[in-house]
Amino acid sequence: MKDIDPHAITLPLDAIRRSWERCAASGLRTDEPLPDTRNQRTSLSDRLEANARLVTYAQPIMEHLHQQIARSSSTILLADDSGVILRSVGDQDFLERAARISLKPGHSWSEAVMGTNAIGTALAEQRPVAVIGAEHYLDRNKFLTCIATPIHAPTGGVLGILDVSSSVCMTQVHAQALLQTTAEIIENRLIETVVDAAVVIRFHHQPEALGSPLEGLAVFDEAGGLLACNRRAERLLGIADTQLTRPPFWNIFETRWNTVLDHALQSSVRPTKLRCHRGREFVAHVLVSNLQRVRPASTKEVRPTPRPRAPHTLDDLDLGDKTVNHAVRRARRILGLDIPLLVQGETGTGKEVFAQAFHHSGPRREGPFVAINCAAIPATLIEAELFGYSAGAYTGARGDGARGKLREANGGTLFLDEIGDMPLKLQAVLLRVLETRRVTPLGGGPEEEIDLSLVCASHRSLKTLCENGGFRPDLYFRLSAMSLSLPALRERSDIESMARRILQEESPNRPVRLSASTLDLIRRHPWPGNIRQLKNALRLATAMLGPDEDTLTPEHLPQELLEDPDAPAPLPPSQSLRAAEIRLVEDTVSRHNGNISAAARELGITRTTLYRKLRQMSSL
Ligand SMILES: Nc1ncnc2c1ncn2[C@@H]1O[C@H](COP(=O)(O)OP(=O)(O)OP(=O)(O)O)[C@@H](O)[C@H]1O
Repeated sequence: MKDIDPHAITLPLDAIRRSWERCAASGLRTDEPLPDTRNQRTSLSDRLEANARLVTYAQPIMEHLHQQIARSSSTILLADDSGVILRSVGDQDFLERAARISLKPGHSWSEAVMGTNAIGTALAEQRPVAVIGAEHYLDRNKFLTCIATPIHAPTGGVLGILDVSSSVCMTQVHAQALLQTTAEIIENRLIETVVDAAVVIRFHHQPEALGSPLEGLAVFDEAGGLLACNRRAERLLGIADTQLTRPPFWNIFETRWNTVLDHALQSSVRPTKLRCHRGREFVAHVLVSNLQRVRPASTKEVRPTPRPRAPHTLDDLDLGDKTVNHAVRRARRILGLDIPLLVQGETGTGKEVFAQAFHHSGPRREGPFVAINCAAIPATLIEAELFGYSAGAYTGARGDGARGKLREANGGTLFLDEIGDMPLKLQAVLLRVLETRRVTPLGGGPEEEIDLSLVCASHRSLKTLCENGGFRPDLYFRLSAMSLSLPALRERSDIESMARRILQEESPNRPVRLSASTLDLIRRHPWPGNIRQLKNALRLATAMLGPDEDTLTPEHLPQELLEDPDAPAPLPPSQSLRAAEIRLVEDTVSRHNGNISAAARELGITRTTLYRKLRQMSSL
């Protein structure tokens, strides 16, 4: 952003005038003293908890925005729906100056407290605003230039405010566009992760807009009911007020729901075409985010839901690597016994695939396989997800209650992914369930006996977490009776067989070969995203093959594999690898302009993992 003369900027002056009138009417003086700040820390922690999802998704994106603005006298602020600042990201010198006027977490910047200001006025007006210098109502704030924009909740209404404040002038048009895009990225993240989301559809009439902030985003439940969509989707589809009308998929699109599902289950990376009833045609990426939930919408079209094309039994996983072979043999010994299985390993090493294979190899294979990712669900919701709740058990609960994953998995296998992220309080409850094998839904209701096989996974060492107080030792001992560690892909001796297996699974009707130099590159790459990243790279490479080609050569591979062909192989998990990973993550996120979904897709890791990596990197 370049400094320019603020007088040259067109401002929503009517909004400023209305705001001053509101302040004057409420009796606020322009020389009002700073409000009393006692007790604000405790109320901040309550507010952070109440807005956990918003804060979790906004924080890394705010950091990225700050890097883009890259100036020494600004701060990015996130406020809740009453104007209380939840988070700030900025430069130390400006943060200190801002703190002197209470422009910091825990303090309210509603109009009633701070007079006309970007956060409070954006809330009052429910739209983006800029408040520059003397337009601030309070004298002490007149050195500030602030722009703010509302962040909308997936279900409608304003969830919070994103603000850029600076002590110097900003190019309004540029900064506002950047801020607006950032708010939309946060809104999209919140939409993608709404409770009950089973199918996520991104669409645009131009394929190149997919993965960019311009795309329409719509999220459906397993039966095709619309749960939420972004404002761009409403505009592209030409429908308004989707939050009120919630039209089902078939009222919006001509394309059949089951056709879309089938396509997604067969190839979630290949875009498909969608035609809406108004005649417009779109290119779409359809992602089935919760396989367990997806069922065909109409009984006429019923077909067995295709299973993910991962290996099905433990034997299928053994491709010749010694560590994997050892893990498979140990897991086989506890099939059908009342002993939980703990699978540890870096992201993308196949922990969930291992859990599925364990399930399909054991006596409960005809029962359900139910997965829950403890890192992807806000701490406050995990308990309800696991235990279910009776009707009206808590605010926001669905009217008819929910069975909860523990009871859904009865007779089958429950897979608790990222168990290290489970809140301590809930760990105690889980331990009790494991001991009594009984579940009571939140809000009361009859206690139910459960019979299931439990598999837990974590990319973090639970032992270290125990030592640091983040995990209960008694639960750890209970879960780790059978603990396995899956090797990183770079450490596996069967990487070649793995690549061939993936190619065969990805392209069953068209044999694809690997040239010697391609294999060499694959063996030498560090694969921070492990099997997931290899799979994505091979998918992309296969898509690059010409119609007459059947052999993957280096030129088909993604750029990142070609970048360091002389690196010694295999790389040790050392500082250099860490540095390479950080560089790769930063470059990819920045190449995608902060679009976390697109960056995660390219890196071959989940969004949750990418956020985790960004958080870790920001604390280095
Ligand atoms: N043995 C295998 N053969 C073929 N594909 C595999 C195998 N193991 C894993 N994959 C593929 O690699 C990807 C990542 O696997 P999975 O989700 O099981 O990893 P994870 O360790 O649970 O990852 P995260 O820690 O990020 O949750 C998936 O697309 C999966 O299908």
